[in-house]
Amino acid sequence: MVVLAQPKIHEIAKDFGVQSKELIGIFADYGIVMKNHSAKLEPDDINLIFSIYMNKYDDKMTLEEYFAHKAEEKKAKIEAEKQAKKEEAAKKGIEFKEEIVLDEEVSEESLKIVKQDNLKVVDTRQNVVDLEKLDTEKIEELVDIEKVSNVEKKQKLKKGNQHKKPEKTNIPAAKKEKEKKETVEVKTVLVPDEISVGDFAARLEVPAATVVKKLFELGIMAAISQVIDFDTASLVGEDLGFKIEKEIIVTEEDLLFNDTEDSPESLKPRSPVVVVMGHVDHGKTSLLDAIRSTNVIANEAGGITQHIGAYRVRVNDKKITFLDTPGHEAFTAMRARGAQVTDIAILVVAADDGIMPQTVEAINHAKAAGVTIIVAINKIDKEGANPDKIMQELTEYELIPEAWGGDTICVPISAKYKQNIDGLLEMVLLVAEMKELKANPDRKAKGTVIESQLDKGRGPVATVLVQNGTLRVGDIIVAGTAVGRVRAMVDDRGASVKKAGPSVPVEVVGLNEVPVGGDIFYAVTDEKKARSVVEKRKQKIKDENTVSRQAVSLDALFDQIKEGEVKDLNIIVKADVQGSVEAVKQSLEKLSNDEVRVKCIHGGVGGITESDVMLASASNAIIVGFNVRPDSGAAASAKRDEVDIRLYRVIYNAIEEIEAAMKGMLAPQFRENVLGHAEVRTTFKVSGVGTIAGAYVQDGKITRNSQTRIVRDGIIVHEGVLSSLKRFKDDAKEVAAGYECGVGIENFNDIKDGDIIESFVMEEVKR
Ligand SMILES: Nc1nc2c(ncn2[C@@H]2O[C@H](COP(=O)(O)OP(=O)(O)OP(=O)(O)O)[C@@H](O)[C@H]2O)c(=O)[nH]1
Repeated sequence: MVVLAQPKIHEIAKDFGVQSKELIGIFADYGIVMKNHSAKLEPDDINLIFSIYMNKYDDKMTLEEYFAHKAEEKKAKIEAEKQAKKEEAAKKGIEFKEEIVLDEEVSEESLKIVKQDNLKVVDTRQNVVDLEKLDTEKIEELVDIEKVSNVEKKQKLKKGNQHKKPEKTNIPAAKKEKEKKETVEVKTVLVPDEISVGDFAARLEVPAATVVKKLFELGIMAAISQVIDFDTASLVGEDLGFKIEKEIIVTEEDLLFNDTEDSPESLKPRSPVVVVMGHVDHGKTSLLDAIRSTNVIANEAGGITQHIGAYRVRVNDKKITFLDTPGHEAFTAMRARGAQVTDIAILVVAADDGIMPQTVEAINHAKAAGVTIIVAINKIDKEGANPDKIMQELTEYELIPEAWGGDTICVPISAKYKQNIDGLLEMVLLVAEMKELKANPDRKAKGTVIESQLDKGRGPVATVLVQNGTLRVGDIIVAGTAVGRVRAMVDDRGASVKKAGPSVPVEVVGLNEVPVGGDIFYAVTDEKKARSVVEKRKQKIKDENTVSRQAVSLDALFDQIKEGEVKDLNIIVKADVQGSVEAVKQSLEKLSNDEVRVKCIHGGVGGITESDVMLASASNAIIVGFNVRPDSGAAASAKRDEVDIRLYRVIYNAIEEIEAAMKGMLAPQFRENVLGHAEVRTTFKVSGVGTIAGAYVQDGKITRNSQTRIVRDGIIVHEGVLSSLKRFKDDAKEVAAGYECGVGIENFNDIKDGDIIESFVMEEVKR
């Protein structure tokens, strides 16, 4: 056995045929810091790497066993090939002999002659000779031998080796491949564009381990649940002796919507689509107004900007499209519906304030969507404005300013006094240029619904952003479950237009119902089919309302891991203090294994808000809360969107529970059932009893014997039981919504106006 006495990273990397950088990256993912490629590895580190690169069938092997096993495998493969050739030769009634085949015209007949003459033969399979290294004369001789007629050949050979036979030669690979295909019946397997390793193995009817190993040999580390693309699958499949063909499933929607890729020649540059985000009062609306008012082109039709949900401005003869709804909520709501609308996010940060909770949210929302962030450091006119401080703070969120060697563009501006707005816009154009944004204007339009409403006079009205193609009056469009012919279009200046190309927002009239913001729209040619598709969509929605959606939930997590549905477990962490947010983030991310990567996409201090739920819904994330509660809006939308919110008081419990879920061992558990909430309207001290709260029951009921927690601004300040519950002077067992009550809380006198009293019981969860 080879003893690996503290090997270095680069040594192990070499053994696995990967780069040291890759291993360092893996360790970093697990929170292990490896300084450089010569860092020494502990046995546990090696085990970690080993278990990542091996699939679960093999994880009981040691490193030495694995390499020995690989060598065996290679040997066996060569043997099997040799055996197959032998059998093949036997079938044809010839001896297992040399294969000096440099021309396709060599017939079986000629081989037979060779056999009759009982020539000395050379097995060429074991040693491959580089043809280029053989001298050309020799090759020509060889070719001659094979090309001459059988009789001639016989004679020549009988003459006694006028042409000295070469020791070895190789068979051209393609020829070998062809022969193999001709003789062995190749099974054809259909594979879609993307398939998980496990599913692929099932289709090939081979153990998943075989596929994982083959991938490994090709330098691709993939676990069973990981998805590989068609090209990779066909490479692996063909290596394993299968014929891989693309599986194409054509739905009615596929037939109706033209989603074919554009050829590079058909693509023309398009203007960028930009959203403005940032903390409350940092100046988002002021910035949008400043941009709009300074860049309206006087002679353009209308002149006055209409509010249609988006507008375009011209800068240096180029245009920029701005979404008119500031804030990340609208942006994420759209993303939750599958729409990828924006290219660039301008993050507004007030220079006199700094990075605030919503700034962090905006950063994370933009990052989750893969959108480039440009920072507008606003309010630089104000006394106390400190752009350097902002830039410093940005670095904590992996936004390193360009001035400091990073790649985040930061532009100081004053939205109020319209200072440096042009500078900001130029930066937007610069980023857009680097992104090489393109679309094909010469096809039927596709895009996204930005806003919509029911207009008394005009009926359903939708502002759409054309993202590809050109939308024309008269086109039939499908948007979500709405369908119709475009009767009229109005641009952001209020002018009636006949057509709208890529990145152009227009208001459209003619749909039969109001679509939803974020719906994708297509212009189509076949109205009948369009109506039929819409009917089917409506039916599907009806059906889905009866069968619940497959969202990521902790209870179902293990099944989803097994099915390969979950590769990244996205988590949003909310806690009462920043320290807990960090601690939880780190501990949870450490739970990542080779099947699931735990990724905290957002973390923040404070109660769980609707915006958190929206991000969770858009990113298939679970929300983990520590000593915090969801506000009522968040609770309702989490229920509607089936977002799993997990609330804990102890970090350890969260880690334990998520780890157990990942392993499929979630123990039967008690889950709390919230009975109701009451808001504290007043408090008074009663001597000998303590502080009593006068509260109003907002929803559900408050019961005397249930457990209680006190929530202040979304944060739990106390958990315990009631010492008293009264309606006027009388003790009450419970008080229902709409009534007032007097509440005393055991061992807690710090109750304050505005606190929320939450009444709950623990119930066993049936699995
Ligand atoms: N001094 C100064 N004040 C500004 C500047 N930009 C915005 N303000 C002021 O800051 C306040 C908030 O600006 P808004 O544009 O409403 O901020 P917002 O981010 O859109 O706020 P919400 O819509 O509430 O999220 C207003 O009183 C603005 O006049 C600036 O550059 N300098």
